[in-house]
Amino acid sequence: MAAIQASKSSTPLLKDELDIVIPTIRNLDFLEMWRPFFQPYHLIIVQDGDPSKTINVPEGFDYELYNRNDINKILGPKASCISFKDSACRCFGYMVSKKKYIFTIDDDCFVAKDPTGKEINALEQHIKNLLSPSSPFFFNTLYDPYRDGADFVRGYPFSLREGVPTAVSHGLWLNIPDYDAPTQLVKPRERNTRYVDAVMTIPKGTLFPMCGMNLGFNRELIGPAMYFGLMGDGQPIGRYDDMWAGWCTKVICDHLGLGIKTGLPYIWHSKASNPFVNLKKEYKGIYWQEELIPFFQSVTLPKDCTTVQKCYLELAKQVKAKLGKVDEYFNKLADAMVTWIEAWDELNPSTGLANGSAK
Ligand SMILES: O=c1ccn([C@@H]2O[C@H](COP(=O)(O)OP(=O)(O)O[C@H]3O[C@@H](CO)[C@H](O)[C@H]3O)[C@@H](O)[C@H]2O)c(=O)[nH]1
Ligand SMILES: [Mn+2]
Repeated sequence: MAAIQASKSSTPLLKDELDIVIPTIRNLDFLEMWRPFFQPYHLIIVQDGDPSKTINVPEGFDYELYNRNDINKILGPKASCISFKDSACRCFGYMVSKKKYIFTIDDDCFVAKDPTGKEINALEQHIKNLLSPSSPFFFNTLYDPYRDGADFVRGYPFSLREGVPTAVSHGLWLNIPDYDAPTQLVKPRERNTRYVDAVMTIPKGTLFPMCGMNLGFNRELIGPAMYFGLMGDGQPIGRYDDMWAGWCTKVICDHLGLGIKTGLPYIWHSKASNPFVNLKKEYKGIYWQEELIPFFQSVTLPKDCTTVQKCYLELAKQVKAKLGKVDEYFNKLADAMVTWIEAWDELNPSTGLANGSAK
């Protein structure tokens, strides 16, 4: 907990241990609003779309920027696993980062206010979530027991109160909620105005729809599982990038005994993307997921899968064996999952180490 105390000192928490990854096909004007919170941190900007377009980064930020030409140059043929014309490209930023933690945010997400009107430092809350344990094996009805002013409730086994390392912190959104196209079409004016002051661990054995808009994770614990799949240009599906990563990540976290939290912090999601465009991107996913979810619910990983990479390669094998019959796309995706791990290990040779033990 000492690390969390550091927030009272002048040095921002994890200043040199965290990268902020931003996918963009638009502009980075939103950074002005985040400047007080983001300026001390290093940014990794993944520029999608036309590489000849210049993306201006506001003055005063420390950053590296990669466009499609850079990705192709760095990965060579393995660049085929990085999506083009889809926010899924952001996972390239996870791969090239050298830091222990990642926070990723969309360029239409702004600083939200809590019910008292105070601006929310979403990054600081993600860091608190990541630096405190998770409790996936037994649900604490008073939510996050490690939070000031809360604890484990009566009946919570003491043998489980140490918790497990937190791999992922999943934040939420005020204003435009992350709805799928059909929901957006029937509820075009719905806005999320409900601020729920809670952080919860997602129980072991339960999947969840991970949104990439406001997401933090421990790259050393789970980074290689955060592949955002083959989406966008040339692919039959889009807007399932973060979902795919979340399902793979959750089954691997369950296997390795790692935790995933959801809830605070909120960001203000400013722009609703076009529901008709979104429907075209996601419609196959809407019926495929009725087969994908039972697949992920039934995944078991062998005990000798003791690193994220080994788990992920085993998962890729099972995707090919069991989902290839759903659509040829999943054979391609399974191959891309292997390419992703090969590329990850090429750029991060030292992280082939065990990430925790199978539970
Ligand atoms: O081709 C593209 C499109 C967008 N981006 C960048 O990605 C993020 C998200 O874009 P946008 O805000 O337009 O899309 P949303 O529908 O709100 O995104 C949510 O749905 C998921 C889609 O997969 C996504 O993970 C969620 O955040 C922005 O930064 C765009 O600039 C892109 O890089 N390439
Ligand atoms: Mn958006």
